[in-house]
Formats: sequence, C-alpha cells, structure tokens
Amino acid sequence: MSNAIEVEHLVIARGKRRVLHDLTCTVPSGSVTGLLGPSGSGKTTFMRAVVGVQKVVSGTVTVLGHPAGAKPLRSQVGYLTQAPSVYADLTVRENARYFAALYGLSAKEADAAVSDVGLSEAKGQLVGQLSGGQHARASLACAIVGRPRLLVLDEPTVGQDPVLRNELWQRFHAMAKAGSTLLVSSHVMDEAGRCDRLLLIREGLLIADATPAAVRERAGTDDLDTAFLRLVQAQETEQEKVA
Ligand SMILES: Nc1ncnc2c1ncn2[C@@H]1O[C@H](COP(=O)(O)OP(=O)(O)OP(=O)(O)O)[C@@H](O)[C@H]1O
Repeated sequence: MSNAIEVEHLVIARGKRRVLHDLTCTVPSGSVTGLLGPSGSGKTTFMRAVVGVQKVVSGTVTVLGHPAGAKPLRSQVGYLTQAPSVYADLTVRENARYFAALYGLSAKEADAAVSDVGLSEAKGQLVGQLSGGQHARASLACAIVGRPRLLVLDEPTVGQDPVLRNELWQRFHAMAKAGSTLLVSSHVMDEAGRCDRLLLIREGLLIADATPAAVRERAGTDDLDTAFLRLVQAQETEQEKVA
C-alpha cells in the first residue's frame, strides 16, 4: 500500500464552528509527515480524526486500508496526545512495561523504548516527579513501545532542548526506515525541514501537501517560515478573487 492515510473531503465542526474545511490529502507509507500550522489551525482535530476519536461532519478518513477508528487498527496505531497520558504514580520504567505488556511485549522492549527517548537515567523516577519535558518523553516512550505501523504524535518535541529534539527526530526517521509511518504535528516551522513531507494547514484549510523542497520552490524561498507566510498570502489573494 502506498498511502498509510487517505483523507477525502474531510469536514469537521467543533461546537458550532467548522474547524476543518473540505480537507483532501494523503500520508505516504514509511514517511515522516509533518502537520504544520499555527496554534488553533486544526492540527489536533485532524489527528483525532485519523485515530478515529473525532466526530466528522462529512468526508472519509482511511487508515492502513480501514476506516479510521476501525477495530483492526487498535493495535496498529499509536497516538501521543498533548495531554500527559501516563500514570503519575508509576515510575518511567513501570509505565513503559505496563504499556508493553498490553501489546504482549517484554520488559526488555519496554526498556529499549525508554532508552530511545533518552530517559534511561530517569527510568526509576516516578512520572509525577519528572520535569515537563521528561514527562512528555515518558508519554512518547509508551506511544512507541508497541511499534505501531502508524504513529500519530501531537507536538512530541514541545519543551525539549535542541539536543534532545535532534535525537527525537533522528529516532522518528529510524522508525520510518524500519517500516512505520509517522504523522508529527508542530507549530515550529524549523521542524518542517526535518520531514519527508509536509501538510501545511491554516484556519482549517490545507495550504500545501508536498515535500519541504517543493514548498520552498513554490514559495521561492529557502526559509520555510517565509515560505509558509508567502503561501498564506497567496491563498488569501486567491480567496479575495473568488469572493
Ligand atoms: N472541544 C472543543 N470545542 C470547541 N472548539 C474546539 C474544541 N477543541 C478545539 N476547538 C477549536 O477548534 C479549532 C482547532 O483546534 P485544534 O486543537 O485542532 O488546533 P491546533 O492546530 O491543534 O492548535 P494547537 O497548536 O494550539 O494545539 C480551534 O479554533 C479551537 O478553538
């Protein structure tokens, strides 16, 4: 299969407001695809639709060949939310081993996930006593431990220092190389250049579904921040013409 995620004409409302407008895009299998956009643009809403926990108004979301949220996907899709999703009264290692056990995996595999996120030295610490960045990495360890075919990571590098961010991005690419697909959200454009493909959204509209190189070329600049702004301006001009 060439696409891990296929989204067609997706419309989502939260409360009474439409927050995603007719989104059509794909996420290629084995890629690290970045979902980039300003705060409130609809990234989390999009990810919730991919993991099948978001009510949709219309359109379809197909994940690994199944409708999003279908039962066969439960063991194949990992989701890291922005809210901490690990047990504060267990240690890092105990959390990872608990999630590993749910997937029928060993303690050794749990410990490897803890090491992958750079938490080996804090493995015996209670999660409730970790710093914010460590806490986020403990959640990440639990999301990756089952080696899901699709990993949906909502802002996984927020609160991490540059060295750790670099290590985490290397880890994401290693996981993609090993066959997983990763959909990673960020509102920091300097992370966009680290992705194989980009989905750029703004106010619930898709403004690009392309490689970073293609985005740079289309916008006529090497700087992805500037490229994003130019694409936004181009889209606004287009909308004014239609109105
Ligand atoms: N539970 C909710 N009820 C009503 N509106 C919501 C709800 N959750 C989010 N929204 C609105 O939906 C829009 C998209 O929110 P979403 O969380 O998807 O954005 P985001 O791009 O992930 O933002 P951030 O980068 O700040 O996490 C925002 O305008 C937000 O206010």
